[in-house]
Amino acid sequence: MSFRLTYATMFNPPAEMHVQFEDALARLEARFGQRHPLFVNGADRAPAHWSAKRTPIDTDVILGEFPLADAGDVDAAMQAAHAAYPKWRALPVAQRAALLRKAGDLMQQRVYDIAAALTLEVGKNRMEALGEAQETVDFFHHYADDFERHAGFEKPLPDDPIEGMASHNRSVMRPYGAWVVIAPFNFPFALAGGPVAAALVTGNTVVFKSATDTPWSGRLLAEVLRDAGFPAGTFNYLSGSGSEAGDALAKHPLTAGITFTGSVPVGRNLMQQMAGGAYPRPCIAEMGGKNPCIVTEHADLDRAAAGIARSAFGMGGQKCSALSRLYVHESVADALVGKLLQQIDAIRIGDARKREHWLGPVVNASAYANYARYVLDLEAGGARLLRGGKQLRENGGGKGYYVEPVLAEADVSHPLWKQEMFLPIVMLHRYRDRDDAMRLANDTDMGLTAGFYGGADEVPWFQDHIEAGVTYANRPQGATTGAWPGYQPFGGWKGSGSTGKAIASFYYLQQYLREQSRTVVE
Ligand SMILES: NC(=O)c1ccc[n+]([C@@H]2O[C@H](COP(=O)([O-])OP(=O)(O)OC[C@H]3O[C@@H](n4cnc5c(N)ncnc54)[C@H](O)[C@@H]3O)[C@@H](O)[C@H]2O)c1
Ligand SMILES: N[C@@H](CCC=O)C(=O)O
Repeated sequence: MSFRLTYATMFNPPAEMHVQFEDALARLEARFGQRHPLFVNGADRAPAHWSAKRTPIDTDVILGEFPLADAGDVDAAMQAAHAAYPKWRALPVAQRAALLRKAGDLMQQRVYDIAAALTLEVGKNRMEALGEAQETVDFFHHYADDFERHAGFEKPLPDDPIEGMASHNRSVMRPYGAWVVIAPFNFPFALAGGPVAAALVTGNTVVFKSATDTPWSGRLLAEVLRDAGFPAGTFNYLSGSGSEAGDALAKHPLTAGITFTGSVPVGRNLMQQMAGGAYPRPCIAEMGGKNPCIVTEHADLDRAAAGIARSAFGMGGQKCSALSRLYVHESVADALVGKLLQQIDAIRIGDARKREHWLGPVVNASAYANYARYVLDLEAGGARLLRGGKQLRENGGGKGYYVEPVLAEADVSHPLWKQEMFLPIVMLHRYRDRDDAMRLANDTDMGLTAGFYGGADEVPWFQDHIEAGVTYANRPQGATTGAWPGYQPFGGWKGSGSTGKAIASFYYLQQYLREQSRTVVE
């Protein structure tokens, strides 16, 4: 079987991938310092303000200058998307799907350059970066196929039972208009590309805003769509702050709907804004996680240790799916901790451009400062740090934001059990009673992903009781991370998601459409 890159297969890539990635890094490094404008109404647009973006790998290195869009740029992009909407929605489904596939193919050709940009701007290792770029290619193809397979979700309905008259009925799903996509820093290409593809194939036009830490991949997405031949105005790219550009997008009168991916407070605020105004507008909000894993006395501890380390510390814990709460049966806790410490000690931390480094930096100065604060909070709350706790920049560990992975045993009353830290920190509790472990695992306002290691006969208990949208049992590739379009639909329960429908699921695309019932009497 030939190699297919997913988050579940990325641990053993063919050598060729490394060569290609390193060539792409060299190509991007040759472009350091360039300006990368906005893309509005089919053309580049210079903003009033630019910002120099440094890499978290080495903060002496400036990647380039990127726009800080303001309310004027937001208005230009919204007007362009609104103007392009009638023609775009009128295109036959097959034409829109064909353009999506063309964009997916172009992205596939550029997958190494996109991945290199992701490594440079986020600080993720090469396989995480390649995975994200490939995942986005798959989103474009997946949504094109899905929309076509369902024939745009049109459904003929029975004629009304009226004698002497033919009254024909039909249900038709129609787009909303100019759709806004707001992406987070941690998967800036996939969580932009996925919703953009969904909005476009269903006939909406798009204004997309990247996070200020990750503008380069957003610009590369715009270049893919431009080169694929999307008509002017159907896709517009902005980069700018949440408080200015993001807020202006949410308040703009032409905003017909939003897909937001990011933190709980920002997402909830956006949902409220979208529910207010002249009338409620749809808001798909994919938000944070505080993801648990339960390990019972029947678990395969080698599998568990591998999956836990990958999900707690991969990408520095900066995944919504990252594992942050670990509940282990007391009879196997010492053995599991021993294996976990071995996993942690084997992690190589450093310059994410280098093949040997599995763990790169955290994304910025504020995440770096949060790490120090959480370590102090853990210690102040009586937690026992079994490993980690040091910031490495201060300790001769390079000019990036490098930190050690933390495994901390803490009393269940510690406040950090309830707070998303978004850092490589996992907290551990030893339990005696399985149902007690489940109660603790569910004792959170979030419900994104959850993991389990135990006997096969215990798996249904876990699946039936856990309050999470994405579950994994006995998976060494990742206890709570690593969903892939077409394999694992990805969406959160409770405070982790606003819709109960997962990304790339059977129910996803309908959310970008509103139903029109059509009755015609002959
Ligand atoms: N559920 C998921 O699928 C998923 C996936 C990835 C990340 N996340 C979550 O995202 C968070 C990390 O990403 P982040 O730090 O970039 O999140 P964030 O909430 O700080 O920012 C996300 C996006 O919202 C924008 N924004 C900020 N304030 C805004 C406002 N007032 N109005 C409009 N837009 C605004 C930001 O500029 C950014 O583009 C974590 O909580 C993580 O769990 C969730
Ligand atoms: N889809 C990714 C997480 C994305 C959120 O940050 C995973 O499943 O690990």
